[in-house]
Amino acid sequence: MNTPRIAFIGGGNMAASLIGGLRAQGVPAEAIRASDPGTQKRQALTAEYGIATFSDNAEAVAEADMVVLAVKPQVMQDVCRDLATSLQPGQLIVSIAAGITCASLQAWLGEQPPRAIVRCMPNTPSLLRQGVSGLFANAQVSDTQRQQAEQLLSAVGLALWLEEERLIDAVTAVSGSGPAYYFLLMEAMTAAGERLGLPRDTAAQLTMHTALGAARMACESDVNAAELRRRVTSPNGTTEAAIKAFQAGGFESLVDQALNAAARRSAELAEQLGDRGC
Ligand SMILES: NC(=O)C1=CN([C@@H]2O[C@H](COP(=O)(O)OP(=O)(O)OC[C@H]3O[C@@H](n4cnc5c(N)ncnc54)[C@H](O)[C@@H]3O)[C@@H](O)[C@H]2O)C=CC1
Ligand SMILES: O=C(O)[C@@H]1CCC=N1
Repeated sequence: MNTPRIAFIGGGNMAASLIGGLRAQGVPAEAIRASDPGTQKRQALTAEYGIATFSDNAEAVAEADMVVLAVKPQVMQDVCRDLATSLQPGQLIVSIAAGITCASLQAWLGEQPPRAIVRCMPNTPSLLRQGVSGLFANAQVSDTQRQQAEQLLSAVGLALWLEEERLIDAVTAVSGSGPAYYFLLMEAMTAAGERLGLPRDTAAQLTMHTALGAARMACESDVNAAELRRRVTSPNGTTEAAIKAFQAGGFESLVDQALNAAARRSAELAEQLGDRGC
């Protein structure tokens, strides 16, 4: 596969992590461009990754094979409407925005021609190339374009294809928002450790390294999380006492409610943002 020429619209955190990942994988700087209204953002991207940057989105997309829409959902409609006349028919559109459907993107980019669109939901560990993302391709996306989109997201972590676009809401609930749930648990464990008498910093280090070790075990072991948990849990021991307390407090049902709330909100955002002016 030839190296596709990639234009990023929006050069913020997620775009920078993707650009960093691509460069680390050996994608040449000449194959990547980015546009952003922020002068400092543009200068930082050029200094760090050696790529050409633009204040004008239309200039960035000229000659690109893939256009990555990496602006906030709230400005996506205006960005797409402004870009519509500058895009070429064969370009792949990749959106990483939360709550923006392929149908909204197609409508904002003009009904004709039908656009090849990949909608993705990455997450913030992409900044460390430890991300995971769900990807959905519409019917216009060719096999080569699928590979190109997968190469983009694989540069910052694991990329998993979805058969149905509606599952992006579930991906958002599990992994898009997911880092925040683990941070919340870390905050609570650190505070509880402190209340048990540990110095705050010690409690924080113990919590973070336990999370890291547990995550690595879950990823690298050939048994599932339930079995790994069983192996830590001695009969009538300390872990069993803690897990009984979690379960008595409705832990599983609470997680279920939380993820349902996130998925519902993702679907609501798609409706609200999609409705605006369409
Ligand atoms: N932060 C997160 O956890 C996740 C974010 N996302 C999505 O990634 C997208 C980008 O998010 P971040 O990188 O976190 O935001 P960010 O605020 O760091 O980056 C957005 C960039 O877009 C630029 N921008 C604003 N108006 C523009 C315009 N008209 N043309 C070109 N650039 C423009 C801004 O100057 C900014 O640099 C969002 O749509 C978000 O939903 C997806 C998954 C996870
Ligand atoms: O909270 C949000 O809406 C975005 C989407 C996934 C992570 N952050």
